[in-house]
Amino acid sequence: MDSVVGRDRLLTPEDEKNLPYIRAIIKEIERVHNSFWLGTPHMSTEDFNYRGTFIPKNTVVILNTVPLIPKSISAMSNIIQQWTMHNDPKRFPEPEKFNPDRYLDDHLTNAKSANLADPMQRDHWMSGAGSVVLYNLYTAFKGLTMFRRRRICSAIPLAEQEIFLAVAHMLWAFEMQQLPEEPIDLKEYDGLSGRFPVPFHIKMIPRDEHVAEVLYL
Ligand code: HEM
Repeated sequence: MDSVVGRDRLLTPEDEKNLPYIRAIIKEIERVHNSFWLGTPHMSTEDFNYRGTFIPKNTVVILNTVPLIPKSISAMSNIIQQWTMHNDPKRFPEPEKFNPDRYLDDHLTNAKSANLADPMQRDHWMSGAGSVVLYNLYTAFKGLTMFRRRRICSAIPLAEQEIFLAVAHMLWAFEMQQLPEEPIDLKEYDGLSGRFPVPFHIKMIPRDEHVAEVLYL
C-alpha cells in the first residue's frame, strides 16, 4: 500500500484495483464474517427440481451463508454448519481458517463476481445469490409487464467501495494491536438479522507522524 499510495494522501476508490491484497482481505472477511446470519428468505412461485431435489411451490428458500456457528443458535447448528456455503471445503479448503491468500488470484471486484453466470464461481454470497424472480410491474409505457430480474443486493458497487475505503484507510493509517488483557473473540456476534462483533478495544498506533495531518485530524 505504501508503494502504490505513498504516505502523503488519502486513498481513493481508483486505488482499489492496484491493491489486490486489500481486496483479498476484504473478500475473506466477507466470507468468514459476513454481515448477515443468513440470506434473505425467498419463496418458490412454482414446483421445481434442483439437482434431483424436488422443491414444491410456496417453499421458503434461504441462502445458508453462516460461516461460524454462534452459540445462540446451537440447536440448529449441525444442520446449518453442514450445509453452509461459505464453509464448503471443496470450494474453500480449510474453511475455518482466515486466509486472504485464497482470493489472491481473484481479479474481479465483488460487483463483477456477483454477475458471473455460474453462481458457484462467485467469490462469496454475502450479498445474495441472485436467484431469478418474476416481477409484475406496471409501467406508464407498457402497462402491466412481467419481467425477470435477479434478486441480489442492488448496492453492491456502493457497499464495496465504502468497505474498501474504510478498511484500506484503517490499514494505511494505523498499526492495530490486540490488548493482551482483552483477547478479541472472533466467534461471538451481536445483532438480530445483521451481525456485528461483540464490542472490543484495540490499540491503534499511527503509522507515521503525518497520519493526523493527512486525515485532517
Ligand atoms: C455490507 C453491506 C451490504 C450487504 C452485506 C448487503 C446484503 C444484501 C442482501 C443479502 C440482500 C438480499 C438479496 C436477496 O434478495 O437475496 C440485499 C438486498 C438489498 N440491498 Fe443490500 N447489502 C449491503 C449494503 C447495502 C446498501 C449500502 C444499500 C443501499 C444503499 C443496499 C440496498 C439493498 C436493496 C435496495 C436490496 C433489495 C434488492 C431487491 O430485492 O431488489 N444494500 N442486500
